[in-house]
Order: sequence, then C-alpha cells, then structure tokens
Amino acid sequence: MTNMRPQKSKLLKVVILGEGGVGKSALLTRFVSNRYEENNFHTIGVEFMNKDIVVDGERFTLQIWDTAGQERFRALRTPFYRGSDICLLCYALDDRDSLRGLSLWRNEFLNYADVNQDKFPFIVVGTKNDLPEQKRQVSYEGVQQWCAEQKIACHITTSSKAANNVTDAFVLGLRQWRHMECVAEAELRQQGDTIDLTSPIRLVQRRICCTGGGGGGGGEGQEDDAAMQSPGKKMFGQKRNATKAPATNYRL
Ligand SMILES: Nc1nc2c(ncn2[C@@H]2O[C@H](COP(=O)(O)OP(=O)(O)OP(=O)(O)O)[C@@H](O)[C@H]2O)c(=O)[nH]1
Repeated sequence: MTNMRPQKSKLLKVVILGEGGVGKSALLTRFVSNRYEENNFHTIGVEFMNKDIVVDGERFTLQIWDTAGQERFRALRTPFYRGSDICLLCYALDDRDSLRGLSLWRNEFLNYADVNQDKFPFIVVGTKNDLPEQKRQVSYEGVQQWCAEQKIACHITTSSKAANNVTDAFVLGLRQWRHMECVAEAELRQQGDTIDLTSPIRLVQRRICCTGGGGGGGGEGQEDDAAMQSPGKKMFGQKRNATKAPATNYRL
C-alpha cells in the first residue's frame, strides 16, 4: 500500500537586509502577496510573513523577516538575526552606496546571528531592475567583484514593481541553503565523528558497548570522545556549540 501521508514542510527563517529604501518590503510583499505599492512607509524594527513554497519537490515554509534599513532602528532589528537560515543582502541598482554598504550589513548580521560566515547562505539581491540604464549606478562587473571579495556565490537582480525574478531570489536562497547543508553533512561524514549529544539512543548504545567491552577502550569510542571534547563543532552551516557532557555520562 502506498503511503499517502503528506510530506512535512521544513520551516526556514529568512532575513532581508539592506539600506533603507532599497526595496526590501516591496520584495517581501511581491513574493508573499503578489502586490506592489509605490509609496511604502519605512519599516520600523522588523516585520515577518510566512510563505509556503515547493522547491525541487520539497515543501518549505519560509518565515521571512523584513528589517528596518535605517540606522536609527539598528537596536530594534539585530535581536532578530539569531536562528536565521538564509540572508538576502539587498542593494538598489540606482544607488551605488547601497552596494558599498552591504559589507556593513553582512558584518552586522554575522555579529548578531552567530553563524559561520563561510558556510552560511548569503544571497546578494539587486533591486529595481526595471529602471532604465541611465538611472543605474551599479554595474554588473561591480557587483560581481564585490561578491568575489566577500566569497558570496549567489547574485540576482529583481524588480518588485515589474514582478521580475522575485520568487527566483528566494528559490536561489533555498537552493544555496540546501547546498550548504549537503557540504556540511559531507564534511561531518568524512570526519566520521557525527555525534548527537541529545540522542538517548546513542547514550544507551554507548553504555552497552562500554560495559560489554570491559573498559571501553575501543578505537571508535576514542574517536567519539575526541569529538565530544571539540567545542564549537559546526553543524549544518551554523555554529552550534556542542555541549561538553560530563565525563561520567560516557565512561560507565
Ligand atoms: N522602480 C522600482 N522602485 C521600487 C521597487 N521596489 C521598491 N521601489 C521603490 O522604493 C521605495 C522603497 O521601497 P521599500 O520596499 O519601502 O524599501 P525598504 O528597503 O523596505 O525601506 P526601509 O523600510 O526604510 O528599510 C518604494 O516606495 C518604491 O517607490 C522596484 O522594484 N522598482
């Protein structure tokens, strides 16, 4: 009999950052509600919306946080960076300063989100690509150079006004997130020391092994202990500090 249970949706937190007025709220509104308003109010602090999406056959619920770009709201937005899975760094194609400022946005995010910068999915999003060439201040080469310096692989230009590439920006984020997950998992497998300290099954197995083995001096056990003692072990693209369990738990 086929299993007809619906596939569970994975919840991911997405944060949108960038200077005030680059079009972050417009991007979110277009993506979630397929609407566009010419005269948006500045965001105060943060706002979030959920959106379900299926990408490559997998169901996701994106919890998307739109943040205030103005400096005076810094203290209101930064507490919300923690726990993020994907970050969209937005600049406007008609504002070269908004691209220059992206380094500061990235650093602010890294400071408060506490993630591993080399293993976190950042997507650079150029907004307002409906604007004609004469109004643009940012060249394709300029952005590519900035991305290369920052070691960011993904860049896309969008228009919320013309509904161009908006969903693609979020899909790009999802695919990059999945890529980072795969890389992190492969690294862990390679190290051969993946340990889930929260798993009771794992602890039970280990107890049996150690008591049965008369002292538990086997090679696998030694490797496990080394992994336990490695604080700050990075899992799945984000820094997750492995709690060092008391030695008594593992040497029964
Ligand atoms: N031409 C064009 N203008 C846009 C587009 N998206 C936004 N805008 C314009 O940019 C203005 C600012 O957009 P917002 O979405 O409010 O910008 P924001 O980045 O959220 O600004 P803060 O809330 O201050 O951080 C809007 O009122 C629009 O006039 C776009 O795709 N094309």
